[in-house]
Amino acid sequence: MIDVIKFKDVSFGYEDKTILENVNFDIYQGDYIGIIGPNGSGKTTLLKLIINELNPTKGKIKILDKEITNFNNWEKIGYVNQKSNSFSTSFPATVTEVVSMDLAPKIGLFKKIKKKHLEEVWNVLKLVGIYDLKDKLIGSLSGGQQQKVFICRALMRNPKILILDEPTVGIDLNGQKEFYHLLKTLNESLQLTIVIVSHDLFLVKEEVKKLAVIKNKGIKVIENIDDELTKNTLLDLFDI
Ligand SMILES: Nc1ncnc2c1ncn2[C@@H]1O[C@H](COP(=O)(O)OP(=O)(O)OP(=O)(O)O)[C@@H](O)[C@H]1O
Repeated sequence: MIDVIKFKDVSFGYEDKTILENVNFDIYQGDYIGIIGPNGSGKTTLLKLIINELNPTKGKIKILDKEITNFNNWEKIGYVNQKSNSFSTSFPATVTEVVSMDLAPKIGLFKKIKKKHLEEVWNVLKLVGIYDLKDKLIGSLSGGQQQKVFICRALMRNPKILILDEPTVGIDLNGQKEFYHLLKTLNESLQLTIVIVSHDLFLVKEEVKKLAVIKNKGIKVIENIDDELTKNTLLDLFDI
Protein backbone atom coordinates (compact mmCIF):
# COMPACT_ATOMS: atom_id res chain seq x y z
CA MET A 1 0.00 0.00 0.00
CA ILE A 2 1.36 3.40 -0.99
CA ASP A 3 0.57 6.27 1.34
CA VAL A 4 -0.35 9.50 -0.42
CA ILE A 5 -0.99 11.56 2.72
CA LYS A 6 0.95 10.93 5.91
CA PHE A 7 0.58 12.62 9.30
CA LYS A 8 3.40 11.89 11.74
CA ASP A 9 2.87 13.03 15.34
CA VAL A 10 0.93 16.06 14.13
CA SER A 11 -0.48 18.56 16.57
CA PHE A 12 -2.39 21.69 15.70
CA GLY A 13 -4.24 24.36 17.65
CA TYR A 14 -5.76 27.78 17.20
CA GLU A 15 -4.29 30.19 19.76
CA ASP A 16 -5.00 28.42 23.05
CA LYS A 17 -7.34 25.73 21.65
CA THR A 18 -5.78 22.38 20.69
CA ILE A 19 -7.62 20.65 17.84
CA LEU A 20 -5.31 17.70 17.04
CA GLU A 21 -2.72 16.19 19.35
CA ASN A 22 0.05 13.78 18.26
CA VAL A 23 -1.96 12.41 15.38
CA ASN A 24 -0.56 9.60 13.24
CA PHE A 25 -2.76 9.07 10.24
CA ASP A 26 -2.22 7.67 6.73
CA ILE A 27 -4.34 7.85 3.61
CA TYR A 28 -3.41 5.33 0.93
CA GLN A 29 -3.55 5.49 -2.85
CA GLY A 30 -7.02 4.46 -3.99
CA ASP A 31 -8.72 5.18 -0.64
CA TYR A 32 -12.19 6.69 -0.60
CA ILE A 33 -12.32 7.96 2.94
CA GLY A 34 -15.03 9.86 4.78
CA ILE A 35 -13.92 12.25 7.54
CA ILE A 36 -16.60 12.49 10.20
CA GLY A 37 -16.87 13.75 13.76
CA PRO A 38 -18.92 16.02 16.00
CA ASN A 39 -19.37 19.70 15.13
CA GLY A 40 -16.23 21.65 15.86
CA SER A 41 -14.06 18.53 16.21
CA GLY A 42 -11.67 19.70 13.49
CA LYS A 43 -12.76 18.15 10.18
CA THR A 44 -12.25 21.30 8.11
CA THR A 45 -9.06 22.04 10.02
CA LEU A 46 -7.73 18.59 9.01
CA LEU A 47 -8.40 19.35 5.34
CA LYS A 48 -6.74 22.76 5.66
CA LEU A 49 -3.64 21.05 7.04
CA ILE A 50 -3.67 18.66 4.07
CA ILE A 51 -3.90 21.47 1.51
CA ASN A 52 -1.22 23.48 3.35
CA GLU A 53 -3.55 26.32 4.26
CA LEU A 54 -2.60 25.69 7.90
CA ASN A 55 0.70 24.42 9.30
CA PRO A 56 1.07 21.94 12.15
CA THR A 57 2.38 23.30 15.43
CA LYS A 58 4.25 20.01 15.84
CA GLY A 59 4.97 16.95 13.70
CA LYS A 60 5.22 16.38 9.96
CA ILE A 61 2.87 15.99 7.01
CA LYS A 62 3.89 14.29 3.77
CA ILE A 63 1.92 14.56 0.52
CA LEU A 64 2.72 12.16 -2.34
CA ASP A 65 5.89 11.16 -0.52
CA LYS A 66 7.21 14.73 -0.14
CA GLU A 67 7.38 16.85 3.00
CA ILE A 68 4.48 19.26 2.62
CA THR A 69 6.83 22.22 3.04
CA ASN A 70 8.72 21.11 -0.12
CA PHE A 71 5.69 19.88 -2.04
CA ASN A 72 4.97 21.92 -5.18
CA ASN A 73 2.81 19.64 -7.28
CA TRP A 74 -0.45 21.17 -6.09
CA GLU A 75 -2.21 20.66 -9.43
CA LYS A 76 -2.27 16.96 -8.47
CA ILE A 77 -4.56 17.81 -5.55
CA GLY A 78 -8.14 18.67 -6.51
CA TYR A 79 -10.22 20.59 -3.98
CA VAL A 80 -13.98 21.11 -3.96
CA ASN A 81 -15.67 22.83 -1.06
CA GLN A 82 -19.20 23.89 -0.19
CA LYS A 83 -20.88 25.33 -3.24
CA SER A 84 -21.43 28.75 -1.75
CA ASN A 85 -17.72 29.35 -1.19
CA SER A 86 -16.25 27.95 -4.35
CA PHE A 87 -17.60 30.02 -7.21
CA SER A 88 -20.01 32.82 -7.92
CA THR A 89 -22.76 30.92 -9.70
CA SER A 90 -24.31 34.17 -10.89
CA PHE A 91 -21.31 34.48 -13.21
CA PRO A 92 -22.71 34.22 -16.76
CA ALA A 93 -20.62 31.23 -17.85
CA THR A 94 -21.65 27.93 -19.40
CA VAL A 95 -20.75 24.55 -17.94
CA THR A 96 -18.13 24.07 -20.68
CA GLU A 97 -16.59 27.46 -19.88
CA VAL A 98 -16.49 26.81 -16.12
CA VAL A 99 -14.87 23.40 -16.57
CA SER A 100 -12.30 24.74 -19.05
CA MET A 101 -11.33 27.73 -16.89
CA ASP A 102 -8.24 26.04 -15.50
CA LEU A 103 -7.04 25.41 -19.04
CA ALA A 104 -6.32 29.13 -19.42
CA PRO A 105 -2.57 28.65 -18.82
CA LYS A 106 -2.55 26.03 -21.61
CA ILE A 107 -4.65 27.82 -24.19
CA GLY A 108 -4.09 31.47 -23.26
CA LEU A 109 -6.61 33.65 -21.52
CA PHE A 110 -9.53 34.88 -23.70
CA LYS A 111 -8.50 32.65 -26.58
CA LYS A 112 -11.20 30.50 -28.08
CA ILE A 113 -11.01 26.91 -26.86
CA LYS A 114 -9.56 24.63 -29.51
CA LYS A 115 -11.35 21.44 -30.51
CA LYS A 116 -8.73 19.27 -28.80
CA HIS A 117 -9.29 21.01 -25.46
CA LEU A 118 -13.02 21.04 -25.96
CA GLU A 119 -12.92 17.30 -26.38
CA GLU A 120 -10.97 16.95 -23.14
CA VAL A 121 -13.66 18.96 -21.38
CA TRP A 122 -16.49 16.97 -22.93
CA ASN A 123 -14.85 13.65 -22.04
CA VAL A 124 -14.78 14.72 -18.41
CA LEU A 125 -18.41 15.86 -18.59
CA LYS A 126 -19.33 12.45 -20.02
CA LEU A 127 -17.40 10.67 -17.27
CA VAL A 128 -19.37 12.55 -14.63
CA GLY A 129 -22.63 12.11 -16.53
CA ILE A 130 -23.42 15.77 -17.25
CA TYR A 131 -22.52 16.06 -20.93
CA ASP A 132 -26.11 17.08 -21.71
CA LEU A 133 -25.60 20.19 -19.52
CA LYS A 134 -22.53 21.41 -21.45
CA ASP A 135 -24.16 24.56 -22.88
CA LYS A 136 -26.28 25.47 -19.85
CA LEU A 137 -25.44 28.48 -17.71
CA ILE A 138 -23.95 27.41 -14.39
CA GLY A 139 -26.47 29.55 -12.50
CA SER A 140 -29.40 27.69 -14.04
CA LEU A 141 -28.37 24.31 -12.56
CA SER A 142 -29.43 22.65 -9.33
CA GLY A 143 -26.98 22.53 -6.41
CA GLY A 144 -26.16 18.88 -7.11
CA GLN A 145 -25.52 19.54 -10.79
CA GLN A 146 -23.32 22.52 -9.95
CA GLN A 147 -21.20 20.40 -7.63
CA LYS A 148 -20.73 17.88 -10.45
CA VAL A 149 -19.47 20.73 -12.63
CA PHE A 150 -16.91 21.62 -9.93
CA ILE A 151 -15.84 17.97 -9.77
CA CYS A 152 -15.29 18.12 -13.55
CA ARG A 153 -13.23 21.29 -13.17
CA ALA A 154 -11.04 19.57 -10.57
CA LEU A 155 -10.70 16.45 -12.77
CA MET A 156 -9.38 18.50 -15.70
CA ARG A 157 -6.03 18.67 -13.90
CA ASN A 158 -5.90 14.90 -13.71
CA PRO A 159 -5.49 14.94 -9.92
CA LYS A 160 -4.16 12.08 -7.84
CA ILE A 161 -6.14 13.13 -4.77
CA LEU A 162 -9.56 14.77 -4.65
CA ILE A 163 -10.45 16.55 -1.42
CA LEU A 164 -14.01 17.62 -0.71
CA ASP A 165 -15.34 19.62 2.24
CA GLU A 166 -19.05 18.98 2.81
CA PRO A 167 -19.83 19.21 -0.90
CA THR A 168 -23.46 18.18 -0.52
CA VAL A 169 -24.69 20.93 1.79
CA GLY A 170 -28.05 22.17 0.53
CA ILE A 171 -28.52 19.23 -1.86
CA ASP A 172 -31.59 17.01 -1.48
CA LEU A 173 -31.30 13.46 -0.19
CA ASN A 174 -31.38 11.72 -3.58
CA GLY A 175 -28.91 14.23 -5.00
CA GLN A 176 -26.57 13.53 -2.07
CA LYS A 177 -26.77 9.77 -2.52
CA GLU A 178 -26.11 10.13 -6.23
CA PHE A 179 -23.16 12.42 -5.54
CA TYR A 180 -21.45 10.03 -3.09
CA HIS A 181 -22.06 7.23 -5.55
CA LEU A 182 -20.51 9.22 -8.40
CA LEU A 183 -17.40 9.67 -6.24
CA LYS A 184 -17.28 5.92 -5.70
CA THR A 185 -17.38 5.38 -9.46
CA LEU A 186 -14.55 7.90 -9.97
CA ASN A 187 -12.57 6.28 -7.17
CA GLU A 188 -12.88 2.90 -8.83
CA SER A 189 -12.53 3.84 -12.48
CA LEU A 190 -9.70 6.38 -12.13
CA GLN A 191 -8.00 4.93 -9.03
CA LEU A 192 -8.50 8.42 -7.64
CA THR A 193 -7.87 8.85 -3.91
CA ILE A 194 -10.85 10.69 -2.41
CA VAL A 195 -11.02 12.39 0.99
CA ILE A 196 -14.41 13.80 1.87
CA VAL A 197 -15.65 15.63 4.96
CA SER A 198 -19.28 14.86 5.55
CA HIS A 199 -21.77 15.70 8.26
CA ASP A 200 -23.98 12.84 7.15
CA LEU A 201 -22.51 9.63 8.48
CA PHE A 202 -25.47 7.50 7.42
CA LEU A 203 -25.26 8.50 3.78
CA VAL A 204 -21.52 8.64 3.41
CA LYS A 205 -20.87 5.29 5.10
CA GLU A 206 -22.84 3.53 2.36
CA GLU A 207 -20.36 4.58 -0.33
CA VAL A 208 -16.91 5.19 1.20
CA LYS A 209 -14.33 2.45 1.75
CA LYS A 210 -13.18 3.78 5.14
CA LEU A 211 -14.14 6.33 7.76
CA ALA A 212 -11.85 8.53 9.82
CA VAL A 213 -13.46 9.83 12.96
CA ILE A 214 -12.03 12.89 14.68
CA LYS A 215 -12.66 12.83 18.39
CA ASN A 216 -10.87 14.04 21.50
CA LYS A 217 -8.06 15.57 19.39
CA GLY A 218 -7.29 12.22 17.78
CA ILE A 219 -8.27 10.35 14.62
CA LYS A 220 -9.63 6.82 14.61
CA VAL A 221 -9.81 5.03 11.28
CA ILE A 222 -12.63 2.55 10.75
CA GLU A 223 -11.46 0.19 8.02
CA ASN A 224 -14.27 -2.28 8.00
CA ILE A 225 -17.38 -0.19 8.29
CA ASP A 226 -20.00 -2.93 8.43
CA ASP A 227 -18.24 -4.84 11.21
CA GLU A 228 -16.87 -1.98 13.25
CA LEU A 229 -19.63 0.58 13.08
CA THR A 230 -22.03 -0.84 15.60
CA LYS A 231 -24.54 1.13 17.62
CA ASN A 232 -22.15 1.13 20.57
CA THR A 233 -19.17 2.44 18.66
CA LEU A 234 -21.40 5.19 17.28
CA LEU A 235 -22.56 6.15 20.76
CA ASP A 236 -18.97 6.22 21.89
CA LEU A 237 -17.65 8.12 18.89
CA PHE A 238 -20.27 10.82 18.99
CA ASP A 239 -21.04 10.98 22.73
CA ILE A 240 -24.73 10.50 22.05
N1 LIG B 1 -9.53 30.45 12.31
C1 LIG B 1 -9.89 29.97 13.49
N2 LIG B 1 -9.50 30.58 14.65
C2 LIG B 1 -9.85 30.09 15.86
N3 LIG B 1 -10.62 28.99 16.04
C3 LIG B 1 -11.06 28.35 14.93
C4 LIG B 1 -10.72 28.80 13.61
N4 LIG B 1 -11.30 27.97 12.71
C5 LIG B 1 -11.95 27.03 13.42
N5 LIG B 1 -11.82 27.26 14.75
C6 LIG B 1 -12.36 26.42 15.83
O1 LIG B 1 -11.71 25.17 15.78
C7 LIG B 1 -12.63 24.11 16.01
C8 LIG B 1 -12.60 23.15 14.82
O2 LIG B 1 -13.14 23.82 13.69
P1 LIG B 1 -13.44 23.05 12.33
O3 LIG B 1 -14.13 24.02 11.43
O4 LIG B 1 -12.21 22.41 11.86
O5 LIG B 1 -14.46 21.93 12.85
P2 LIG B 1 -15.44 20.99 12.00
O6 LIG B 1 -15.34 19.64 12.62
O7 LIG B 1 -15.16 21.13 10.55
O8 LIG B 1 -16.85 21.66 12.39
P3 LIG B 1 -18.28 21.59 11.68
O9 LIG B 1 -18.76 20.18 11.78
O10 LIG B 1 -19.11 22.50 12.54
O11 LIG B 1 -18.10 22.10 10.27
C9 LIG B 1 -13.98 24.77 16.25
O12 LIG B 1 -14.19 24.87 17.63
C10 LIG B 1 -13.83 26.12 15.61
O13 LIG B 1 -14.64 27.07 16.27
